[in-house]
Amino acid sequence: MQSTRKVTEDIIWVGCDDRRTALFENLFPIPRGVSYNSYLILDEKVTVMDTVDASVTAQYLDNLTYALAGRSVDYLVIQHMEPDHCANIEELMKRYPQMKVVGNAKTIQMIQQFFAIDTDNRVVLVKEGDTLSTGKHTLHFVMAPMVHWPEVMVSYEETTKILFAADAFGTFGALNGGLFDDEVDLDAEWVKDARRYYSNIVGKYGMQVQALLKKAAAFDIQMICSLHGPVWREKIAWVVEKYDLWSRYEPEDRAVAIFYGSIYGHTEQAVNALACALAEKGVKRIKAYDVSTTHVSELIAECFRCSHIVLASPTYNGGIYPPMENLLTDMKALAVQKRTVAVMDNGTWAPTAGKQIVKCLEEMKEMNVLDLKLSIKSALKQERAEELDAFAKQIADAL
Ligand SMILES: Cc1cc2nc3c(=O)[nH]c(=O)nc-3n(C[C@H](O)[C@H](O)[C@H](O)COP(=O)(O)O)c2cc1C
Repeated sequence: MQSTRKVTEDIIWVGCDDRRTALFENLFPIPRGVSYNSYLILDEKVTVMDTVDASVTAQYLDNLTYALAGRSVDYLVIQHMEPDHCANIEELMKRYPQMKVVGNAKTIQMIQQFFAIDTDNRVVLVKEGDTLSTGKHTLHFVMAPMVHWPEVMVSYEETTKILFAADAFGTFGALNGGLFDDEVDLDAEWVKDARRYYSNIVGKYGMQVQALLKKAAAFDIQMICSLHGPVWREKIAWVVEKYDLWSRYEPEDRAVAIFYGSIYGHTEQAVNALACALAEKGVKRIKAYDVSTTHVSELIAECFRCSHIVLASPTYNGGIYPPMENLLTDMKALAVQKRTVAVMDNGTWAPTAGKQIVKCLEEMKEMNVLDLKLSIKSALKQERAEELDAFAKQIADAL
């Protein structure tokens, strides 16, 4: 049985929801699932925009067959060669022998790497600025290298003013029937996942996202069809503004996020005291996260949201507590920058984690590390209340 939605009269969403995969990229928890979006353009020539993940092939083929209503496929446009979108290229090439694959030189090279299929005479090679007319519709191809992978391109359809955006503007989360942004509960469910998707999947490539945003600004865009998550039509300005902020590494909120590690609970106690002192100084909506129990992808998303970060870690075998070290590695890898950071450490005989955290922060761009550090010997004592207060004051003052 098919589960398809109409995007326009002759463009049909033939994508699939996946609620079985626990970890996207075998890495990121997706408790709300994920959608793999593929779109069918019915015209004189019939075009499929990308395919879906292998885990949902059976549903996909049902959807496509139904939406085609007996017609065949002329073009398969491949915007992104990551297997969660390209897994069904071979199947479609076999089913529709006259179908041509539309992609750039890198796309075709990757097809040959991933599959054992003969692409001779089955390829329409495109480059920046090329167009493909399918009858009423014309696709303009815009290269978007490293807006996740090097071969990525996006396609602007001029009649419907739809931007087919590859992974850009994608989010985690299954659609559950609600294809459009105005059919889902954006604030309650999608904003967090959109941020977590962006920061962890595309976060490293801010410069390339900026380049794509500049190119996209040349088009009158009425709808954005991403490869994951809802189709944007009501909230285009909202999502473009978020992408602009995130890709410039500017925080969304002037807010404090405290990331702490704690083996026995003493660092956590100090963090709780710090949170109270900050609140007493008027800081609102403080968030504290245990790095051992919060997935690092959520911590990264909070790094992208918040202007101010506190890192508090026990010393562990002369180093930083491993989950905190893991967070710092990810922060660097995903190019977290332009944040104000306060550092607290703990140790029973030689607390050195703080110094090592500062060293890691110095390897990131434009991190403003606050002067006052708080170093705890085993447990924070009452007699150091003033010191804690001064530590909190510098954060509140910097906010
Ligand atoms: C495996 C292990 C290694 C540790 N290594 C160090 C160390 O190198 N230097 C140090 O001062 N304390 C070290 N500690 C002690 C803790 O950092 C210290 O007890 C700290 O107060 C724990 O804070 P917590 O109560 O928040 O977990 C180590 C503890 C463990 C369990």
